[in-house]
Amino acid sequence: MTPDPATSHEPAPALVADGVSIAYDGVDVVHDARLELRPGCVTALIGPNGSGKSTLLRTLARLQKPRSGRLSLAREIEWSEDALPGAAKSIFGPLDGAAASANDANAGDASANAGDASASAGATSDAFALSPRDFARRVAMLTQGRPTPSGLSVRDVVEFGRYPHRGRWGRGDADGSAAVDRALDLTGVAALADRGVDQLSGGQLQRVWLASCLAQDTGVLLLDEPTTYLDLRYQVELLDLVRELADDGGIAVGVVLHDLDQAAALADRIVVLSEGRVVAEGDPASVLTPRLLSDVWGIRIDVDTDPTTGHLRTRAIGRHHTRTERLHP
Ligand SMILES: Nc1ncnc2c1ncn2[C@@H]1O[C@H](COP(=O)(O)OP(=O)(O)OP(=O)(O)O)[C@@H](O)[C@H]1O
Repeated sequence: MTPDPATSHEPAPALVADGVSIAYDGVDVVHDARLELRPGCVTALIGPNGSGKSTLLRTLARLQKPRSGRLSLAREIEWSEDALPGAAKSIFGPLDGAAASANDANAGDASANAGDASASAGATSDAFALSPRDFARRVAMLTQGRPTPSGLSVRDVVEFGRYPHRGRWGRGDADGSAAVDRALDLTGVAALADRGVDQLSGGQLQRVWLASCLAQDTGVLLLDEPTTYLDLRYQVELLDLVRELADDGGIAVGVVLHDLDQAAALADRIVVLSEGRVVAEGDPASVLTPRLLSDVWGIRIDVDTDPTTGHLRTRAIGRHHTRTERLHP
C-alpha cells in the first residue's frame, strides 16, 4: 500500500518496482509485483524456493530487465554514514550520464543501451534509463554465488566497488581510499587486505564481496541471501551491520532471507513471494502469521514470541518432530 505523501512522515521511496513482470524464455516467473524500498528501512523478501525472490531483486538491481512494469529511482536521496566510523556525508549527485559501472563488470547490465534520463524532470527517474554509472552510484547489490577472481588481493576486490565513482583513467575519486578502508573495517576483513582472494574461505569471500558493495557507497543496498556461508557470529554481525546502515545511515535495504527468524528480527517490512506473486506485505507482526506461513510453505509453521529478544520466532513442524517413538520406544 502506498502511503499518502500529504499525511505520511515516511521518507519517499528510494527505489520502486511497480507492476513488474519478469520472464525467462518467454515464461513469466514474477507476475505484476510491486515493491518499495524506503530510506532507513530494511525490507526482507521471503518465500519458498523458486518463488522469484532473486529474480525480483536482480531486477531491482537492473541486472535483469522486466518484461513489463516500471522501476523508478528517486532522483535525490539524502543519506549519510556519519554514524559509522570514518564516514562522510553523501548526497546523491546530479545525474551525469557517464559510462561504466561495477554492476556492469560483475554481471552485465540490461540497460546499457537505454540512454540518459537526465532530461526527465520530477521526483523519480526510470531506473532503466539511467546511465550504468549513474545507477551504480545509487544502487549496489550483493549477488549470490559471485566468482572468485584469481590474482587479485582483497583490497583490489573492494576497490572494485569504487568503479562508478572514478573518472576516466581511474582518477578523481577523492573519497575512494577512505571508503575502501571503512568497508574493509565494517566487514571485518581489514586484516586480510593484502591476501589473495583465491586463498579465502567461502565466508571470508562473502564478506569481501559485501565490502566491495559497501565501498560503492550507495543509498540503496540489495543483498541476496547475504548470510550464506557465514558462521553464526558473522551472520549476526552482518545483520547488525545491515540494521545500522539503515538506522544510522538512512540506507534503503532490500534483502532476500530464507531464515524467517532473521527476517523477523531484522526487517521493518516483509514481502512474501509465492509462485512469483507478492502475496503479503507489511510489518513482521502482520505478515508472519501461522496461517499465512503454513499456506505459503505448505507445512505447519508455528509462530510465537521469543522471550529473550521480543521478536517473533517461527518453528516449522515436520513428521520427524512427531515421531516420538524414537525418543520413547
Ligand atoms: N536463468 C534462468 N532461466 C530460466 N529459469 C530461471 C532462471 N533463473 C531462475 N529461473 C526460474 O525462475 C523462477 C524463480 O527463480 P528465483 O531464483 O528467482 O527464485 P528464488 O525465490 O530466489 O529461489 P531460491 O529460494 O531457490 O533461491 C524459478 O522457477 C526458477 O526455476
